[in-house]
Amino acid sequence: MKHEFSAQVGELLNLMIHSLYSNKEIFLRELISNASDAIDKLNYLSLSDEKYKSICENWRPRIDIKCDKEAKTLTISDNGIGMDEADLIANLGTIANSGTKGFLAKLSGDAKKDSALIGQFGVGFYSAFMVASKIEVKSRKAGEEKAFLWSSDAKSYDISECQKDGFGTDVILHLNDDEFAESFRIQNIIKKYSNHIAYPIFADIDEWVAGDPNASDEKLKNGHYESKNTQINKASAIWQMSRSQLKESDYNEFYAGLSHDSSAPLATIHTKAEGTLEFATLFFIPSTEPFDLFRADYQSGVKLYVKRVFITDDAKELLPSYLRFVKGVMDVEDLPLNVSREILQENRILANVKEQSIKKIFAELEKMMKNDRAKYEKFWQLFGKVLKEGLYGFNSHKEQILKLCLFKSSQKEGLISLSEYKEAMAAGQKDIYFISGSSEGLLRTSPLLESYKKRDINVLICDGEIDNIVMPMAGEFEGCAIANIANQKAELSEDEKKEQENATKDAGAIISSFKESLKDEVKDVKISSRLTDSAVCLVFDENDPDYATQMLMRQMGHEPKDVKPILELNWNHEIFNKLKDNAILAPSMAKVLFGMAKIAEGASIENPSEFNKALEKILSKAL
Ligand SMILES: Nc1ncnc2c1ncn2[C@@H]1O[C@H](COP(=O)(O)OP(=O)(O)OP(=O)(O)O)[C@@H](O)[C@H]1O
Repeated sequence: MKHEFSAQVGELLNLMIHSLYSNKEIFLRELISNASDAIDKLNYLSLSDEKYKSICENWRPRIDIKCDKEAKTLTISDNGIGMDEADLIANLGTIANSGTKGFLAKLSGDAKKDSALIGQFGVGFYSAFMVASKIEVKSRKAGEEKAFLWSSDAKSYDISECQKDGFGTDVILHLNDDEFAESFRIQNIIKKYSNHIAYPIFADIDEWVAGDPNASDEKLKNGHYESKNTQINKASAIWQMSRSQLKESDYNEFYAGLSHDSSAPLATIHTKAEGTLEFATLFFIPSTEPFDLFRADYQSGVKLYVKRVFITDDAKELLPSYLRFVKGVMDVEDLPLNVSREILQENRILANVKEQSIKKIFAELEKMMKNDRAKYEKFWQLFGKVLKEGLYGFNSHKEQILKLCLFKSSQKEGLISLSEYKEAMAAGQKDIYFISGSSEGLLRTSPLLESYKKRDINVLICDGEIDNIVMPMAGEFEGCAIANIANQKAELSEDEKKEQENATKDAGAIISSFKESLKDEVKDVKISSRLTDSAVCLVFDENDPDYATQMLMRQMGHEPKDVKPILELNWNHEIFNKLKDNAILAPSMAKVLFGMAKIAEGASIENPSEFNKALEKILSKAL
């Protein structure tokens, strides 16, 4: 029966066929990876489900590749789980692959750029249309009698019943040119991309048989090529091998197969633990941002194996969500094969492996920070925002995460860590100070920074969206409180206190007038000792959210209740010197200065016409 592809598949196929793409060979990696996944699925069922135990008696999982030069075909066969008619429609008629969805989302319309993306994403089964004009998929689902043939010329597809011995899938590619019907070429591609697929991959390889001078047959005498069915790949679970057996290229090839990301990872973390808790983990930190990093339905990057049997690639609880950029494999010895969701969440062994994995990843990142700062800063640009999510709420790894955080700061160029901040702290400084908001420019010119500049104290500039949420929760780092300068009470010397008391007395009438004029808008009006250049600034009570946090709360649908700022006045400023003799202007000046302070914070003026009237009054007086 004839079927139409979903619109997305049509779009993708069009691109596959018409874009000139130089790295076409990755189609084989994708098809072999699908074959391996299909065997993984059956392997798991054969060990955990009675029904499949008998079906899989004497089953030897394998993948076979056949090149036929004459017919110009390449066939990839597996004896995995197979597909029935409904599976074929669902899996090969629409887009199942999450990576492919991400790929489509990133398409720019520029053929050159878009075809480079194919290499980055992989894009699964459909990539075979880069090399084939027609594809046939013969499949029989394990445990079923009927087999089906799916066939397509990339425009639409047909499904019909067919004959097939044994369960599994044959993918038959009718090639555009001879290149991929060459067994030698295919052998090289398999070695390059699929050496560490855990199941054996067999292909007919032409082997040279040396001549035998005593043979009577001319061919045997001179030597000749003989086709031999040979296992091409290592078929070893790479994570179970020892590090000394592996080269960087082995790891990188395995990573490319696992993640569909062709660029080398930033870091590879391979651990084999023996003793009371036996497990092997192999983690990678990518050098590109996964497309779904900030989507709630992101794909877990870690596959769980039990005793080398694949269990799931859909367990987000294997690592904390703030490490969701990590890709890799976790293989645990002492777990039952039929691990349920509950076991995943509550099992002590798994919790232990998780804990050790987190420590290993942190240790690797710390090492990178110390030994290769440029690389670490690249990591930070890519994944710093995600890692910082770990500062939210209660988290026993907060201190460790804080150690790995980098910040902009008011005094230093580039990024600094909290340890570097602490080392350079001014004499007598006890706390670590930060200011947060949405614009770096506004933060750097904030009046709140003035007194810190005067005292030569560095302040962390936190302009990331997430900073407004997590920085107030950061708590402390190695004994130093991490304090928001917008909530900070100024620390005053005895002389400064005296000066402030005097100024407060002197300013009594103006302060009352300001309070009256702004009675609905501010919590208090005070004399400030933190300002040098600006006339006024806004601060918040210690427990009140600042402007940036209020804005964020609104975005998340929570209206902050009864939060009003405190207006602080720089009594030494020229404006106040003049205002003393012009007290009649004080109510208007209060409105104007309060509005200006809000603008400096990146907040908006709620009543612009009132602000403008007050400004007009002052301007006309000034002329
Ligand atoms: N050889 C096969 N045997 C059984 N099912 C297969 C086979 N090849 C493909 N499929 C099915 O078709 C689906 C789509 O394959 P595709 O390569 O497009 O994406 P994917 O493999 O799901 O994605 P990813 O590569 O990100 O895991 C697979 O999820 C699988 O269910």
